[in-house]
Amino acid sequence: MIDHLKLTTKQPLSPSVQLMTDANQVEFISIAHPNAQACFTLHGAHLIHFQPTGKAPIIWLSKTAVFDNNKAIRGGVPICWPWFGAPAAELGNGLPSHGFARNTQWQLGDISEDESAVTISFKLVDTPATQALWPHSFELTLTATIGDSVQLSLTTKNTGNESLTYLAALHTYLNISAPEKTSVAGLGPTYVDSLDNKCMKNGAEKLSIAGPIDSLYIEPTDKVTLMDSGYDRELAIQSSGHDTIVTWTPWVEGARGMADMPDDGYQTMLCLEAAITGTAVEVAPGQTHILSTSIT
Ligand SMILES: O=P(O)(O)OC[C@H]1O[C@H](O)[C@H](O)[C@@H](O)[C@@H]1O
Repeated sequence: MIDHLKLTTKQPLSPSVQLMTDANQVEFISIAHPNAQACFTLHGAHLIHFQPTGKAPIIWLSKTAVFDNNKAIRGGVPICWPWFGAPAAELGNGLPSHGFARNTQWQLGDISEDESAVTISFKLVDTPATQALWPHSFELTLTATIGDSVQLSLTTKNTGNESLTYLAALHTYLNISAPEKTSVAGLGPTYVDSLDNKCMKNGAEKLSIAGPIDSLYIEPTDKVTLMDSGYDRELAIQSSGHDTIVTWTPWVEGARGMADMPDDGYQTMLCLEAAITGTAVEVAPGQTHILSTSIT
């Protein structure tokens, strides 16, 4: 799924982890472990590939995604933080949708590995540039465990002297065989339909994918299951620290409108996003809050 990026090794970092670059010297952290292949960009600490050994890829990446260390990457798991969607009005105009974490260069943290998995972390701390966008001191850590399954934990630490509040999403693009072969269970009874004036609606027990979807499921169950008869698999998505599972597919017109998604891209992806979209989480000085999701 990432062969087209033609990455070359720059530096081995551990037995299974390498720093790699593309033709434009954009940096990638590539993982080749006996149990899985995975890849992150330092731009956004963005997981762009995850494939357990012998199985179909679990994470979807747009074939036309742009890797320029500037634009947000289409596909993978963008980290939406410290807001989701449009920023709060009091922050001012011209701020990026879904926050700045996905558009910022992160630092590589610790790497450890054993026979079952690689654990790797990435860090982002406030700078004058982030303070200009969002006036808070913070340390944001993404810790990922890559093995038979993937777990992503996003820890927000308030390193300032005043409380901060945040919204977020681990905006997971899942690879599906085809929309008509895919359904989702466990999303919970009610959702806010962003495509219909944010109307509150009753959800079906099983969501079928037959058109554009942009829904906030505000009472998700502990385990959301993606059933895919084409890949003959069920993926269990278990999250914590969230209040919402966002379900999104742009469908035909939406995909056509995006330069960084092929016109038929919607046929092989579905976003199920562990998110905080309701009441912003308050983090007191010195305290932390964790948003996490795992896909098994
Ligand atoms: O195009 P992006 O800024 O990456 O956003 C992609 C999508 O993200 C979420 O799923 C939102 O609920 C959608 O409304 C949005 O279209």
